[in-house]
Amino acid sequence: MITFSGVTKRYPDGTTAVDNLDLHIEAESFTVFVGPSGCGKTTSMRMINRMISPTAGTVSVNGRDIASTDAVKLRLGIGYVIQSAGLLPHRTVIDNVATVPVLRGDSRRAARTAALSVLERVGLDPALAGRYPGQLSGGQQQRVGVARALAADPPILLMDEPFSAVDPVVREDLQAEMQRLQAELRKTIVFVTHDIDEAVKLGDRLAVFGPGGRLQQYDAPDTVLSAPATDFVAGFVGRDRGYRGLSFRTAEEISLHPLRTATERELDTLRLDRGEWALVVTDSGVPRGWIDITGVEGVRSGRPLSECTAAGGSLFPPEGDLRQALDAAISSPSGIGVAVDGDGAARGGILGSEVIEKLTEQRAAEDRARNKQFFAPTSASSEGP
Ligand SMILES: Nc1ncnc2c1ncn2[C@@H]1O[C@H](COP(=O)(O)OP(=O)(O)OP(=O)(O)O)[C@@H](O)[C@H]1O
Repeated sequence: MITFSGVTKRYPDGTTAVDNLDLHIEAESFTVFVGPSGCGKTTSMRMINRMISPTAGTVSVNGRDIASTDAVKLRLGIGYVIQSAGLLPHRTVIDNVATVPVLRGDSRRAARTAALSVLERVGLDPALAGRYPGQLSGGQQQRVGVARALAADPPILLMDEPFSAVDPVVREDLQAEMQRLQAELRKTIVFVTHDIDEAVKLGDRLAVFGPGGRLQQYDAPDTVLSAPATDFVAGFVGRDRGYRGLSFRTAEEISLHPLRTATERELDTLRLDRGEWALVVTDSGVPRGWIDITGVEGVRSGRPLSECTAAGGSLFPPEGDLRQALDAAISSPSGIGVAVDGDGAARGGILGSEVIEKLTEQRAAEDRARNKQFFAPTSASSEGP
């Protein structure tokens, strides 16, 4: 259904985001692009609806090279869901969902009827149809985002980290809803996530991406877990699955590093070297996104801040669990997970490797306590040299 043949994407600054990708996605399958931040998952996905065009190679849908397909027509057949739901704030829920059917030429009335039925399908109370997006919870907004993508009944659905901004309980509900919907609708779904658990739960097939935008493995989830094709895949899946205890351990003992932060005003004087990142914050310290030197130069040349920051990087509460802390670090373009207090202000940062160290320490202490019961006491202190 969707085929990448020798696809490479190189950005003008020389970054190779995707390197020689060959991949065939079957119709009606649920394919998950998974891997750490910055390994080309989003770029690959956006080449399917021509939001990004390849530097080399071809992407075809139903056997046709999409470079020679009309982009507007192509996108009418492809629903697209993003992390922040991307709803139009000044339109009601029902009008947000009716947008695509109207664009396709349906009458307003028919589009609204279709919108109501798809809202119900994604588990939203029809009583919410007249509200504005700002009057909904994050989880409800995501459901509206999914409903909007499905409203024109496209055969293909692209979903870019759609659930990563909602809390873990709501996230599980949304995942379950997605599984139910897919059993009913049988769309061809491509889903991007950095979370191997989410990938394993939802995917029929996982495409694991690694550094330099290289595809490392494309297999069923259990094969990826039991027979990782490369050391990179083994490390990536092992990091999460080997450490099942992550969700049960508190992040409270982690000592946070001070973050390099800057408000939008301070970007004028901010100095960054290549490869370094700063967290852009509001005056009250709430994160707005990560920025590197290319982004800083963009802002200075007058581009809007939102176009110059990388939004990736989920946040975690300092009193949360190690799993949330690790998740935040893995999904962050800088590799740093950000702890935020109850008001949403950044309190400090942590690296993924430090979360693992903390886990190992806690485990070792527990093992020592337990082993005392089984091992004979050592008499080393009473023996001479
Ligand atoms: N417009 C751009 N110009 C230059 N480099 C870019 C651009 N967009 C993305 N990149 C770079 O391309 C690489 C792949 O980015 P991409 O967003 O596809 O990765 P990803 O795996 O989806 O990561 P994330 O989960 O953080 O979104 C990264 O190194 C990124 O910094």
